[in-house]
Amino acid sequence: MSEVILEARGIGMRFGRFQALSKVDAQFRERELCAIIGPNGAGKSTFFNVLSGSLAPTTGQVLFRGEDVTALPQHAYARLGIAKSFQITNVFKQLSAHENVRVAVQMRHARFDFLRPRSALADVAQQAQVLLERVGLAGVGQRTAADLAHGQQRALEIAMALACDPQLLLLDEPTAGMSPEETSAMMDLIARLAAERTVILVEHKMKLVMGICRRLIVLHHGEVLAEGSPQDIRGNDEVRRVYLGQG
Ligand SMILES: Nc1ncnc2c1ncn2[C@@H]1O[C@H](COP(=O)(O)OP(=O)(O)OP(=O)(O)O)[C@@H](O)[C@H]1O
Repeated sequence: MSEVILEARGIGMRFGRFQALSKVDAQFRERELCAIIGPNGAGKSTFFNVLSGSLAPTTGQVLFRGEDVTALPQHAYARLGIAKSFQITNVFKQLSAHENVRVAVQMRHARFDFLRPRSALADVAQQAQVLLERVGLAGVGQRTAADLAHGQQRALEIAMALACDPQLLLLDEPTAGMSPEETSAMMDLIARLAAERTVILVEHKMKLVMGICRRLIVLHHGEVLAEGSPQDIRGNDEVRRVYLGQG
């Protein structure tokens, strides 16, 4: 079995009197595609924010390759090789798709720029083009991000996240607001990306992730209700009850 890359130990999160997460334990392995699912209000986004270092948990720890990284500053997360994409699209709307990715590539190289020759600029443009190709946007690189379809904007955001060649990619509801065609293209992309790195995905729609994930973690009322293969989860009565209860 591959090595554990990220681990959550005894995560608890309290907002005032409300306990959003309680004693959540989870392990994620190298080159694994794992989905965190659960009904509305289960605590998925809260857990995502804790895993991605955006939120300091009230209790517990997040370990990256065995090292405590709980709520480290965001730049430290990026340096470790962790990238993330939130539900809200986060691109520079007035720049072209290619320029957006170029900025992300440049930021990766920024610290070494004073050592780099002018030819490095062409290199950056080339790398940006390769990343656009990876996410299926090679043909629309010159279009302004604002003019791209919603699904394309999300794909662009992923291309930007890939600029730092992350070992771990965290995605919060990557298909939110997408058409069925966009959703299926995004799911294919995610499956391809997971062949080379660990991908942790938060998703509300259980059916969507059943086809591409080998393992799912089901949260309910801030606790792990079930964990296992799609088959295990499908056959789990409690999971069925929780989802059916949602109507
Ligand atoms: N900053 C906050 N302050 C107070 N309560 C919060 C805060 N963030 C989340 N909550 C509460 O914690 C619970 C879990 O929210 P969370 O957004 O993590 O759930 P979710 O599973 O992602 O839901 P959804 O599928 O609707 O996005 C909810 O009841 C929510 O109201």
